[in-house]
Amino acid sequence: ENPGPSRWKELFPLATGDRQSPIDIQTETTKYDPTLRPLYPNYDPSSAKVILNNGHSTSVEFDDTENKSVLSGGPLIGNYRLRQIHFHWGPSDDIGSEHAVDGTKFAAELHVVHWNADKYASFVEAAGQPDGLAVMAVFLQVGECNSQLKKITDHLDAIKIKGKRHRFTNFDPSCLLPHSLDYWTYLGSLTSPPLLESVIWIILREPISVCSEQLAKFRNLLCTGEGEAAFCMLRNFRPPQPLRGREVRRN
Ligand SMILES: NS(=O)(=O)c1ccc2oc(NC(=O)c3ccccc3)nc2c1
Ligand SMILES: [Zn+2]
Repeated sequence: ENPGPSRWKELFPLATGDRQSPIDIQTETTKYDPTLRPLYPNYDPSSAKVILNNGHSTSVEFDDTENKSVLSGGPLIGNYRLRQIHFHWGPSDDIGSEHAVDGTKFAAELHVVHWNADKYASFVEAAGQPDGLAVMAVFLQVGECNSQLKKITDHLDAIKIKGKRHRFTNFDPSCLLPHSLDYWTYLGSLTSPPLLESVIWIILREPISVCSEQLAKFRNLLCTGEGEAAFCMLRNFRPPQPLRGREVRRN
C-alpha cells in the first residue's frame, strides 16, 4: 500500500507548509467579503473526454487545449480552465470528505480542478504558481440517491482496476453542483502529493446528496492493477491541516 498522509512529509517537505489543504472551516471565524463576486462556471459538455481509475481516485478528464470549459467570477481574476473532476471518500458514510465544517466531515467530496490559462501555458506550469489553480469543492452528504451522480457511478464497474480508462463525453459537471453557489474561499494546496501550494480553494456551502449504495460503488474501485493482489479503494482523503493564520472568506 502506498504510504498514507502521515508519511508524506518524508518525501514532500511541503506537507508541513503554511498553506496546506484541506482545512476544518470554523464558520464563526469566516469573514464576509463584499468584494467577492458570484461564481460563474461555464462548461461545454463536449470537452469531457474520459473517465479513469488512477489508483487513488476516479476522475473525469476534460480537453483543456482551449477555453471551452472555464470557471470565472468568485475570488478569481480571469478564466480558469477546467482540467478534471475527481472524488474523495472513506470506508464508512460518517467520514470521507477532506474539508470539514465546524469539525463535521461529510461522506465524500467532489473536486472540480481548473488552471489559470490566462497567465500560464499548461496545468503543470500553473501548478507551480501561487495563483495557478482553482479547485471548487462540493460536499456529498449521505441521504437520497443522486440521479446526476449516477452518470458517474454507472461507469465505475468498467474502470474497476487501476489504470483502466473509458470514453466519457457529453458531460457537464455543472449537473453535480447544488442549487446555491454560495461559497467559502481560502488559499491552500493540492491535498495529495506533490501538495503544491498553488490552489485557490472555493468550497460550496450547500452539499449535494449521495446514497450509501453509490458510496459503496466508489469503495469497490481497486487501487491495484492487473495481475496484482486486489485492494479496494476504501479511503483517499487527507485529514485537515493547520490553518497557520490564514483567513477564510465568504460571499
Ligand atoms: N485533491 S486536489 O487537491 O484537487 C488535487 C491533488 C493532486 C492533483 O494532481 C493533479 N494533477 C492533474 O490534474 C494533472 C493534469 C495534467 C497533467 C498532469 C497532472 N490534480 C490534482 C488535484
Ligand atoms: Zn481532490
